[in-house]
Parts: sequence; C-alpha cells; structure tokens
Amino acid sequence: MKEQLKELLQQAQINLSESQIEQQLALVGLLDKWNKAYNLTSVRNPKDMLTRHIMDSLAIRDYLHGQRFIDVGTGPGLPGLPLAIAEPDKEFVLLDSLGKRIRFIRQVCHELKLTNVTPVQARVEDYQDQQKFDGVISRAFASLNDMLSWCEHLPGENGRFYALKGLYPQDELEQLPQQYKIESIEQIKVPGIDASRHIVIISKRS
Ligand SMILES: C[S@@+](CC[C@H](N)C(=O)[O-])C[C@H]1O[C@@H](n2cnc3c(N)ncnc32)[C@H](O)[C@@H]1O
Repeated sequence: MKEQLKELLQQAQINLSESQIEQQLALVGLLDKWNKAYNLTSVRNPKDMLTRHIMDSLAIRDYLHGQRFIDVGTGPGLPGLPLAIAEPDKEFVLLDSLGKRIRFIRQVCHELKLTNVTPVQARVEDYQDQQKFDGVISRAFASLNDMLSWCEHLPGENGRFYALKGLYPQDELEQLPQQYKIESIEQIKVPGIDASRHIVIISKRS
C-alpha cells in the first residue's frame, strides 16, 4: 500500500514527508477497521480508499488560501483529515451532525496525534464560532445553493467556499444567488480515478 500511495502522490505531484505518508496510511487502516462496525463509508477496499478518499481529498490542497478552515458535512473526516495531515500548520474544524462520525474523527486525532483538528458535532446551520474561517470546504454535502445558505455565517471577509464536485455542476451554478461570485472552477485529474472531478471556488460579493 505504501508504494502505491507514493506512486499516486508522485503522479499528482503532491509532496508529503515519510511521516505524513505513514499517517495517511494509518488513517486508511482506521477507516477500514471502524467501517466494519460503524459503516462510515461505502468504499470497502483500502486500496480504493487511497484513491477515492486520500487522493481525492488532497486534490484541493494547492487551492486553499489562508490558515483556518472548516470542513462541513465531513462524514468520517473527508476531505478534512487528509488535508490536516498534509498541512499541519493550518487549522481545521471538522463538522458533522452525526455523533458516530465525530467519535471516529476524535479517535483518529488521538491515534495520529493531530493537534490542528477540532471535531465538532453540530448541524452547520446552528454552529457559531467566535472566529471566522478563511475557507469553508465541502465534499458530497449539498447543492451549492443549500451549502451557501446553510454556511453563509462561517467565512470571514475574504473567506472562500471550496466545493468538491463530480461532473461540472452547470445547473447548480445557474442558480447561484446574486450575492456570490465564482472565483474559479478547476477541473482536476485525480490519479486512480477515471470519473470527472471539479473544485468550485466561490466568494461573497463585497
Ligand atoms: C454524503 S456524506 C459526505 C461525507 C464526506 N464529506 C465525504 O465526502 O465522504 C454527507 C455528510 O453530511 C452530514 N450532514 C448533512 N447535513 C448536515 C448538516 N445540516 N449539518 C452538518 N452535517 C450534515 C451527514 O451527516 C453526512 O455525514
């Protein structure tokens, strides 16, 4: 598995240290172990987790601006945990409404000694933080419209929304509320995944 992950990282031109690679592999091990009891992800095979969870999550890394991020509807910590491992100097709040998913994230933080992750069990609409976020990240969470309406209170003045999508989300983009603008839409190639992937980056009009 280690050689496979190294090969995938090289193809994606993502640099991780040896200990970060070990942490990503340990995360896959924990996902696999907990999945049997808690049904955290429909991806059952650890090798598929490398591509569909670790590599897919890391694809957003180079687009992030700022220091403080929230991953909303993070489920078992995706994309937040692979990103937090890759970016130990950035801060990540990982939020989900389901307790068993947040318990899993707590356990991962404990076992991998991640100090830059704060797991939060809450509905995002109800969640208030004293500090605003530089970025609101989501994957497989909601339509762009719903995500923006539920998360509008979270970003700071220059904060951005980063939504990981599959196909180019034409219909969702056409319904984007007036007060938001598209910063960019990045078509990305994730090694090991044939399906189409896009990152939509949105900000609030000033
Ligand atoms: C399809 S899962 C995606 C999980 C993860 N982001 C991924 O890509 O594998 C959607 C997650 O959003 C969470 N969720 C849905 N509505 C929510 C809300 N209003 N507030 C917080 N979490 C929510 C669900 O509990 C679920 O874990």
